[in-house]
Amino acid sequence: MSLKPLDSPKHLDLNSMKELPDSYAWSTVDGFPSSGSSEQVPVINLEDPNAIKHVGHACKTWGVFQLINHGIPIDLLVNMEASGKKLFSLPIQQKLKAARSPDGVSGYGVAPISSFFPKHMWSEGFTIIGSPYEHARKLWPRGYRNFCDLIEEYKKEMNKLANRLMWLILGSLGITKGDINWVGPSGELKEASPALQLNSYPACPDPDRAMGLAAHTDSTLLTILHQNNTSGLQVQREGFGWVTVKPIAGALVVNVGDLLHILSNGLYSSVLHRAIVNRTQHRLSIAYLYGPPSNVRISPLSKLTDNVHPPLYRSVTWSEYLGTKAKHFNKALSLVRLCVPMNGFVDANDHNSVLVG
Ligand SMILES: O=C(O)CCC(=O)C(=O)O
Ligand SMILES: [Fe+2]
Repeated sequence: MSLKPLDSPKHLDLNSMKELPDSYAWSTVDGFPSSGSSEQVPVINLEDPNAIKHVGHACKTWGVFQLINHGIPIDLLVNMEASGKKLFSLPIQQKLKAARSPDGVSGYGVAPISSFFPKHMWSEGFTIIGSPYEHARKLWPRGYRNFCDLIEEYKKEMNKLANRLMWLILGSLGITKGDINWVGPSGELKEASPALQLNSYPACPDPDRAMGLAAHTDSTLLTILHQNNTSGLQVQREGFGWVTVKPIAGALVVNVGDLLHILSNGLYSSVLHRAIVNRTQHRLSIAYLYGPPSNVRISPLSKLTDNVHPPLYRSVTWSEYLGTKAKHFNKALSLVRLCVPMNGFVDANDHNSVLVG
């Protein structure tokens, strides 16, 4: 069931607001006001010979890690950040020309999960699936080409990294190429049309009562996120509460999504995360959402199941899962679950305290 906002998003220009409107004031934000726990999300060096071990441990215990020496050119990250800034600093009327259509997913708009909450989020987003051309030319009728080229370059580099990370993660579970049926001719994992999500969180006059992006897990295999140097991303760690992912220059944040949770039969948990806002600084993040080809059925890998560890989830395609998520949000993972394991393991994604997953 979804909760419709009391009033539909009005596309207010958040950048110019001096006070927090009531429709943006969250009265019961779990853990607010708070600076987050002092725990640190693991930082992994991709060039470390023991990276596979560290990645496996981080996926098991946290479901998220920061990655350094990842091979993505720093210039590319800098240029993407600059382009994102340029996009969100356009006048609101210009951005609305590239608005997401009511039944579409690409384009400018509020966070798609907004409809599940009675209050608005202090953020705006731009979603790119496939080519950004159609929306970019509405934003910049004459200057869209550079943006489109940059996006293509970014997607290409991110795809290479996501593929490398997937094999590292699968390797840490003892999975090899023969165990996966969506492997291309040169050993690469085939992927569906990737999605890029640009998020902008303007400085907020009342940050302790506002929410940038409400708690959710990603419906991906994994997500690779670039954040600018303003903190705001928080992840939930069992026993520690909300932990801030402190920006490290040039590092990327990698998080386990629901499909990897299913594939690993729950060994690696998708991490619950959210974005908070602050009084003085604008924050920007760019999420690369990586998933399998849309027709591939994802289910617990047979190597990871036996009589004692039965498959916990039924098979789903990415598009089926997105459909379930769009209807049921935080309950989606439970809805594809087959059985409750005998050891009493509780699905890490049954977050009763949150409305979205
Ligand atoms: O802005 C962030 O750090 C989080 C963004 C995010 O979770 C998402 O786009 O799915
Ligand atoms: Fe996310």
